[in-house]
Amino acid sequence: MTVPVNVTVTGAAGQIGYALLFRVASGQLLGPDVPVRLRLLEVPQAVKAAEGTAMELEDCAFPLLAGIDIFDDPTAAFDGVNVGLLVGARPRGPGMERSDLLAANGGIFGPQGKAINAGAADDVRILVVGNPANTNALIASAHAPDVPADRFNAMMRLDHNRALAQLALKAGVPVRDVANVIIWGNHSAKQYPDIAHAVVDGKSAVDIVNDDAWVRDTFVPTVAKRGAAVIEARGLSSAASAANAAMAHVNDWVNGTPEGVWTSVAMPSDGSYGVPEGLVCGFPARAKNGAWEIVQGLEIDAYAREKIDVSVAELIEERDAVTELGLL
Ligand SMILES: NC(=O)C1=CN([C@@H]2O[C@H](COP(=O)(O)OP(=O)(O)OC[C@H]3O[C@@H](n4cnc5c(N)ncnc54)[C@H](O)[C@@H]3O)[C@@H](O)[C@H]2O)C=CC1
Ligand SMILES: O=C([O-])CC(=O)C(=O)O
Repeated sequence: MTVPVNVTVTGAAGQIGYALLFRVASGQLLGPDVPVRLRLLEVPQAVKAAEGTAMELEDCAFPLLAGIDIFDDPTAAFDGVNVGLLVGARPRGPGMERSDLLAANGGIFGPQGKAINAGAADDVRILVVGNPANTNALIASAHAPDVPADRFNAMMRLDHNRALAQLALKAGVPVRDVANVIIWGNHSAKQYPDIAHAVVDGKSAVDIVNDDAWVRDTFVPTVAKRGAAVIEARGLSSAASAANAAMAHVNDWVNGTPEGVWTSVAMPSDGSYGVPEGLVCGFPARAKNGAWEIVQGLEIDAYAREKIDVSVAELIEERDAVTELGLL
């Protein structure tokens, strides 16, 4: 029997946790032959609720689920972690921007970074979902100096999927015929959803859509503000779609992206596309042999440059703000 992969999920009793854990336990995160051991982290007052979820997980009798442990201490929860899904954090409510959560949530990710540094397996991969995700990933990575920074990602995949869906609707094709959108920058309203290199049915999406005004005035704001629109409609932030995106992100990271296709990943910049080194920024990326590579050499026109720079400036502001708060 293959050794189970340790998957640590924080915020296990939350709404994303509930949408995520059953899929992880069923084998959809890593593959149908890979047993998983779940290590759930919650705050003490939510441990009982996490225990309830664990009972339900047991009741599913998933053949790949090798065990479930529940913790309220990050050091124990991250001991031996191979894959960490850092979901646990406060969500925003109506009228808030994700950056309003910096002070409330930033403090969670330093101690978790330290715990990852202390106990993670050599192949650890961490995906930060809790908002503001990019800067939280920066904080966690800064507290884990022994773990390569590129093992810390933040999630842009939900924005990426939203962009694919909106483009497919506009083009009147199934989503499977659309590929290679890009979400640049921050997971915030200032992200830049870019279709300049996207394809619809193998042809240029820009040519198929043939409507710059729609792209700039409808597509970009619809994708960038979709999280707020869901909160407005549901009274709660996106949960199942966020869990779905986290599953896809990690599955691609570990098993590779399909040939000819890229996705959007927030990872520490290596200076590509003029993004200052170290900022956890959304880029187009392909995964091969368990590691992401930023897609290089894409042409960036003046409009895109401006939009990317605005989003990067916000990432710099957030980095400065958490530095000021003593969190970095
Ligand atoms: N990156 C993305 O695309 C998305 C990010 N999010 C973010 O994900 C986060 C979680 O969202 P929901 O599950 O809807 O929230 P929720 O409030 O339903 O659940 C959050 C859970 O985290 C737990 N938690 C809080 N502090 C913790 C800590 N220090 N350690 C472990 N657990 C802790 C809470 O007890 C709670 O059970 C929010 O910050 C939300 O904004 C949500 C959707 C998409
Ligand atoms: O908008 C929010 O606060 C939750 C989130 O990150 C998203 O749905 O993209």
